[in-house]
Amino acid sequence: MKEFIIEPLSKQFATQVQEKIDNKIKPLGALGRLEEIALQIATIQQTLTPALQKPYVLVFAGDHGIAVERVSAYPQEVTAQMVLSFVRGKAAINVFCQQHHLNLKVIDAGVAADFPKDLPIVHAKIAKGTRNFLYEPAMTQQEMEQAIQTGSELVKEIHKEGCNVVGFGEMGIANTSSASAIMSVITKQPVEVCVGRGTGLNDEQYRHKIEVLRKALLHHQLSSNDPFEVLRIYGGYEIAMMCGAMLQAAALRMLILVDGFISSIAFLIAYKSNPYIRNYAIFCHTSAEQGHLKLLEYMQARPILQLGMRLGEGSACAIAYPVVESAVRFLNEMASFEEAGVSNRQNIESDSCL
Ligand SMILES: Cc1cc2ncn([C@H]3O[C@H](COP(=O)(O)O)[C@@H](O)[C@H]3O)c2cc1C
Ligand SMILES: O=C(O)c1cccnc1
Repeated sequence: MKEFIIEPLSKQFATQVQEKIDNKIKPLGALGRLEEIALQIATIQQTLTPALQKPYVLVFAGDHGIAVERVSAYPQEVTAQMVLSFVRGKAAINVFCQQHHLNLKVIDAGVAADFPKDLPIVHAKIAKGTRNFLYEPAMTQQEMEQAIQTGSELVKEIHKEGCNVVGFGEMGIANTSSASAIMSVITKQPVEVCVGRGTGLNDEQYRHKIEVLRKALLHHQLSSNDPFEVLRIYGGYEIAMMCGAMLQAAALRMLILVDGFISSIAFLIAYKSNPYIRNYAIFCHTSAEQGHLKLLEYMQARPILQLGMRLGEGSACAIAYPVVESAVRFLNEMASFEEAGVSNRQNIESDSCL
């Protein structure tokens, strides 16, 4: 299994960045979360003048054996059809990436269809969909390791191109089932807390999804000790590849933008294997998918946006990107009190209070 070395961030350097933030012409702390984001990015990059370079959104696509159990409102073919839509530039993630000038790469991690060789995606298919985890492990150890390795190689490539910020999205019918099962085992929460309606199940379908997942959890009787074993049993190729890519991004001191429920599950596995990765991540939104809020709380994550979105594809990474950009901009471009000749004295009348 590939080892990733992720460095903790320097507290000493963070103090210097905080000083720079506090000297900007504004009341102390007045830029709220933007200040925390600026502090995080500057500390990751170890510079008082950080920059976001060649931003990418990576969308990992894969199919799931569990889809035959009717746990999604949509058929499996939609995964491949959406990959083609990404290539045509007409899906939600295309629109938002174009809006904010983000580079987009679509990766076939394990879609259950044959794509033409010249289709402009990354052809990294591990297999045509995972196995049905209601009866058997979703993937073999070798498949999982190959997915993690491929994700890592991909991030090394974009890093070589000069990228230092990367958003993680996915496409895979039934992958909220996979994510819910993983969450239940790792966070030790009852499955019904971790399961949502995904693409839009009705009440009866939703009850059925919970029942299928309950049976699958009973079948494997897994303890939560090894996050990669949980990934192997219940995961998807796109989730495993995303996890490897996230770990590599942190190892290269890149900024990680986490999307919704499924992206956060890939991150959870990475985090459980190496807690330092937490310092390199920004959580872009709280998905409306039930389970996501509890998962974020479990990782003590405070996302940027809350728009009632439940799409995936990396859509929230693209939408939150300008907020992240504003954080970097104020740190670089705002004047300090000294530069602007603004008084930095606060009216604290200590005499009269005492
Ligand atoms: C047209 C369409 C576009 C999507 N884009 C993302 N997803 C999202 O929905 C799927 C997960 O939900 P479930 O587990 O219920 O299948 C994933 O593919 C996810 O990325 C989509 C789903 C559909 C139908
Ligand atoms: O939050 C997500 O990532 C999500 C939610 C529902 C369906 N697909 C993805």
